[in-house]
Amino acid sequence: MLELQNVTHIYPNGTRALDDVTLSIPKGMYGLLGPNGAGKSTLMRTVATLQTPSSGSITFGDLDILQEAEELRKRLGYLPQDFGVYPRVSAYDMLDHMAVLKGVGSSKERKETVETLLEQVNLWDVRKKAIAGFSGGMRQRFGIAQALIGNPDLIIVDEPTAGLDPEERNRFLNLLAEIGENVVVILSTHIVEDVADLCPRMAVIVEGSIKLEGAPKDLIDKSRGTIWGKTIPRGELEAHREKYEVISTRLFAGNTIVHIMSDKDPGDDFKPADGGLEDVYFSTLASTRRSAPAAAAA
Ligand SMILES: Nc1ncnc2c1ncn2[C@@H]1O[C@H](COP(=O)(O)OP(=O)(O)OP(=O)(O)O)[C@@H](O)[C@H]1O
Repeated sequence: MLELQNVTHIYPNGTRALDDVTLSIPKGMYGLLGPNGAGKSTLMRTVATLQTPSSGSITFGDLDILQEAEELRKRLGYLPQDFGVYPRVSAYDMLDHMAVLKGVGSSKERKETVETLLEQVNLWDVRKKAIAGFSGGMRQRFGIAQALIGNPDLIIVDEPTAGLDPEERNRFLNLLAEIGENVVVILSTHIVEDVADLCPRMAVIVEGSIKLEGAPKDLIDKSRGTIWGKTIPRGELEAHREKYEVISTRLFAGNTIVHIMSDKDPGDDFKPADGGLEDVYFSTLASTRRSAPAAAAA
């Protein structure tokens, strides 16, 4: 179990990127969902011990990771948002090199590790090709392979599916789900479906603080009766925005489907919407804007 207690991070320029974050993250896939700039990468880098928070504590099991960063790193697999390692070196050689760096000393053990990982992420057939020539999805799968060297029991992947086509995204997420059964995997993303499809638990982070936490299914159940939808001609959207708390809009066959937030039946031809986790997420973002309009606009 990974536990964050009152973690705050303020960058030297005064940006409060994390604001009193308290979270318990159990084994399995955990989704950290939030818009750009919400603080996801700051949180991921902090847990990965690449930066120290301004205040707060973080433990992984019995390990105080802020005091024992080296110990944590031995147990950590990390795929950063900007994994910029795309050299003209083959996937095999690069992975072998990274295994050396991670302390897999004996060449026999390394061979086993590298070969198993290449099979696992489905890059065996292209193991002799340069990573520089890989597609986005292949690079991300390579990124996961390097993160898995040394059997980590805490795996952090920061926005891994951005830019992948649907097939590659699917393949990547399935791979993560297989890995995620026995270890803690934190998946940071701004893509709602990544979380909805895969994560038994999740949190929504906005402006550095946790706005929502729980099992996606429970969060969806809780939101029932508060989200309403209808299809309107495009030209009526502005009038609806003025009258209702519109949380999302989508064009459909020349019309617009609007979803609004309302604690009671708004009438006006609205029907209860069943937009799943996306509605939960958008209504959380809308509530944040409503409670702090100045900060959200900044
Ligand atoms: N080194 C830094 N110095 C100052 N401010 C920073 C620094 N890194 C991030 N920030 C700011 O901290 C806030 C959180 O950024 P962070 O990158 O953690 O968010 P994010 O949710 O990962 O967003 P994205 O998806 O765009 O990467 C943003 O306002 C960002 O501009």
